[in-house]
Amino acid sequence: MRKIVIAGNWKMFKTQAETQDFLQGFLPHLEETPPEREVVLCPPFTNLNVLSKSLHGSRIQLGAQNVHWEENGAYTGEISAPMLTELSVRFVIVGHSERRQYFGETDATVNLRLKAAQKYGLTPILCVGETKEQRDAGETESLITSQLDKDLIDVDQNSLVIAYEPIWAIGTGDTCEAQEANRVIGLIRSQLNNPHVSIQYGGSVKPNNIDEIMAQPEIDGALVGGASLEPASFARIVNYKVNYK
Ligand SMILES: O=C[C@H](O)COP(=O)(O)O
Repeated sequence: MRKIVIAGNWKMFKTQAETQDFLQGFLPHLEETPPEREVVLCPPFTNLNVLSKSLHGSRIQLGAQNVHWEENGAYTGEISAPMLTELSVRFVIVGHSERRQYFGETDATVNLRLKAAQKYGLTPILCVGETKEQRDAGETESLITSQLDKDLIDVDQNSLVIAYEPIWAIGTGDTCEAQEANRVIGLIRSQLNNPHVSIQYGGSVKPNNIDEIMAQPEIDGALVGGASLEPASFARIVNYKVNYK
């Protein structure tokens, strides 16, 4: 069964105090959220502990923004899967384009991170997507095929979420047309060997476009950056309306 997964990626935003303020504003809205929708928050590592305690017993799942492939070791600045599971983290974003662009993430290291996450029971959210230049050159399909081929070697597709995030749509307000996102996500699905993998769309998802995005048959959720930082806007996203049009 494909699950609906709406995840907020807070990137490098929010102190612990700001996180508590967010929860006060956001949690009451979850009473309206249909139970089948999985709601995930992926804060900076420094907020996982406080969220793990505050969200105990809540329906919000915790996610991290990265994970190292070793269990421990001399890897300054990295965090391992057992460190995350100890804090009740269930999901982890892997291969976000910002990691690939700014921190030297490659398909080979993405693959290692995916396997390490799964080994410890974390569900990875694998991000794939093309740049504007690649799209304009007609390379969207080949790029995504190549990412999937390399990233998913020996990865268990029974415990996996994929996020299609066209890089040109991230943080730009320039959302990919919902029908086009649906087309590319259909293409991603056709390359998987498990029909139950949930595939999200990410890239300038906002309260004013979530209904149309979620009305698309191939799209199983959203990976939300900027609009997940504000309680009312993330609440409107997780409470998207199904009777779009
Ligand atoms: O992980 C989230 C994506 O990078 C989307 O970010 P955005 O919603 O701010 O465009």
